[in-house]
Amino acid sequence: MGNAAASDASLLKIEQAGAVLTVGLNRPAKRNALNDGIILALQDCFSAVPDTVGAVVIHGIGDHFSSGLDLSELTERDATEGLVHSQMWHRVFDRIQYCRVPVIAALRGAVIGGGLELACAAHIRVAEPSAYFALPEGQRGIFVGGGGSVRLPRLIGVPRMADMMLTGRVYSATEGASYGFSQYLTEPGGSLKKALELAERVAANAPLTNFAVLQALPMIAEANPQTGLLMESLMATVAQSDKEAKRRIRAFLDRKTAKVKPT
Ligand SMILES: COc1cc(/C=C/C(=O)SCCNC(=O)CCNC(=O)[C@H](O)C(C)(C)COP(=O)(O)OP(=O)(O)OC[C@H]2O[C@@H](n3cnc4c(N)ncnc43)[C@H](O)[C@@H]2OP(=O)(O)O)ccc1O
Repeated sequence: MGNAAASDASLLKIEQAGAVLTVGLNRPAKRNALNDGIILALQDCFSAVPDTVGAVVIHGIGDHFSSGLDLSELTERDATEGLVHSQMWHRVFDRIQYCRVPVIAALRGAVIGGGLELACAAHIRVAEPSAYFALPEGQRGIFVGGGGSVRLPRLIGVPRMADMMLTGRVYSATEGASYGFSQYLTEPGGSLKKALELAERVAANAPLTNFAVLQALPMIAEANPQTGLLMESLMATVAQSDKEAKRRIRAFLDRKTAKVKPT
């Protein structure tokens, strides 16, 4: 990495509409390849999500989400610099995963290597048919460095992850959805619209509900069952004691809020 690495705010297009913050990777001429400038801009962005934001949508400007690590930055890097660099990516993607509010990735075109690792840090993934997923690290003689070996097997399983890493094969949007990587597969061109709709919906949740899902659920799911059940009871007790929960439940009982309906 070296000392010269600096955030480049121009590589992100950040807009807030209501409670939804939209973060566009803005390097389309390089297929949104992730250089230090864009990674550090993501760090700045996710370190200072305004209090008025209830959900974040991340997407790629142009035809692709991201072509992964900017390979031109790798040619001169030695092992020590590589370690520092990988840990920098870990910190930045952790900021996304542990963001106070839900982060939704809208995926189109290439979602490759580090781009796929970035998408893994989001809480919900929405793909359109043009999206394709690959880990060509093996072909480039490298190994994933952005937390992919931790996050992706938890989504698609170790055997499929090993297949992706060994063969470098391109997985289609349909495969991504059926293997549990993306939760939504939209019509062509529809990923950003759908992600924004979902963002508005989740931003309207009680903040404590989103906190519980983002912070507690992953720990509960990984804990041993006894610990998990205790954590669940504690979280449930805290949430239902909150005045916001009381207000929402009263609104339903008074028929002032919508019923649960299929969409
Ligand atoms: C080791 O420690 C790490 C590692 C990591 C993460 C690692 C990775 O992400 S490995 C994966 C790297 N990515 C790739 O191998 C994909 C390479 N790109 C392509 O295959 C194609 O560009 C495409 C994405 C399929 C798009 O094709 P097309 O639309 O035809 O566009 P092109 O003409 O090929 O490209 C246009 C333009 O963009 C440049 N570019 C594209 N991808 C990259 C890239 N990944 N890095 C740098 N530049 C890229 C391409 O060269 C063209 O540039 P021109 O100047 O010629 O116009 C993480 C952390 C660690 O510590």
